[in-house]
Amino acid sequence: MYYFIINPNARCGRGKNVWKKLERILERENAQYQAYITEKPGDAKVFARKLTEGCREPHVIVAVGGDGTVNEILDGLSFCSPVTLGYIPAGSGNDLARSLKLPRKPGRCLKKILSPKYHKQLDYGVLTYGGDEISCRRFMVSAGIGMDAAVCHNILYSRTKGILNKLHIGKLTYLLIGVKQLLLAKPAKGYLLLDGVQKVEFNHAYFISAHIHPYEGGGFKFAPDASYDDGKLSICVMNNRKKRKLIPVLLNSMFGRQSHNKGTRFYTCGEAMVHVDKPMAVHVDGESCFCQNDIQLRCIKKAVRMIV
Ligand SMILES: Nc1ncnc2c1ncn2[C@@H]1O[C@H](COP(=O)(O)OP(=O)(O)OP(=O)(O)O)[C@@H](O)[C@H]1O
Repeated sequence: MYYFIINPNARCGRGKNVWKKLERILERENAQYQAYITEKPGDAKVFARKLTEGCREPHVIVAVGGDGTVNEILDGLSFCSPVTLGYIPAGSGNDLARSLKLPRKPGRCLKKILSPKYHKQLDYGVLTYGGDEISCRRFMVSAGIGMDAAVCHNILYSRTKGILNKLHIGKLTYLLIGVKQLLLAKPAKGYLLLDGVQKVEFNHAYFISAHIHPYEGGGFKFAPDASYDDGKLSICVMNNRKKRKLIPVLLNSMFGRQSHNKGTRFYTCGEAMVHVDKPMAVHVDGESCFCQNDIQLRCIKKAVRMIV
């Protein structure tokens, strides 16, 4: 039995069209499946929790949507039952699909899921934040604090995304909002504590991102060396006294080039603590975790079994 969790509103309604196509294939193939369609943010997490909590049966849960839908499903999973994930990308960013080199066509993704040849055990990350009330949120692709998260916050509530998605140039949303947030961005002072021992100070950080997969923001390769099964986070610190010097770095990342530019620092660790001197936006897989001064990040090794 396959359990599909579908965000019909992914990429401004593409999720719904993709699901219609998939349903036809599933009927044709006589596949046993149940479909859970989300109606609002948070539903995918609730469905994933209900499907896996207290259950010992093996489950195949297939996400149909964007990175945000995969994030919610991951966040809701109870790992007490053997769960295998499948993913059919239908979002605007699709950074997970890019990293796993999943087929672009939903039908081809579905065929892989219905006759799986390969599985991978993937790492996932956990972000912890909050003062009096501590919150934890899992992430599949990346988490970040600062300008990258401000872009995600802005995109979540942007009308431009809808218009550009309809014109099939949704990736431009990230670029346009990225430029706007770059103009607005103010750097922070702070420090990173890597694996509880190595302290790294910074004075002009625009953002700090922690990666399981190399891309975020719809194809920006901020962590070229990130590996999804090494049990480590790849940390990227975008630190520069002069804001204009971030432009070539961002362009390099956008075109997938390794950025050795001055001001970009990379670290690898199992866990990290980040402190900034003023509250900054925080995201996990593009989903908002509000504004924080302090966050903690850790990597859980090879805990997610995924059909690829
Ligand atoms: N039925 C729904 N209506 C509105 N929003 C939803 C619904 N279901 C889920 N969401 C929310 O939509 C947001 C984005 O979803 P998702 O990531 O799947 O699509 P996307 O943003 O188009 O893709 P990407 O993250 O790859 O850019 C998430 O915050 C999710 O909680």
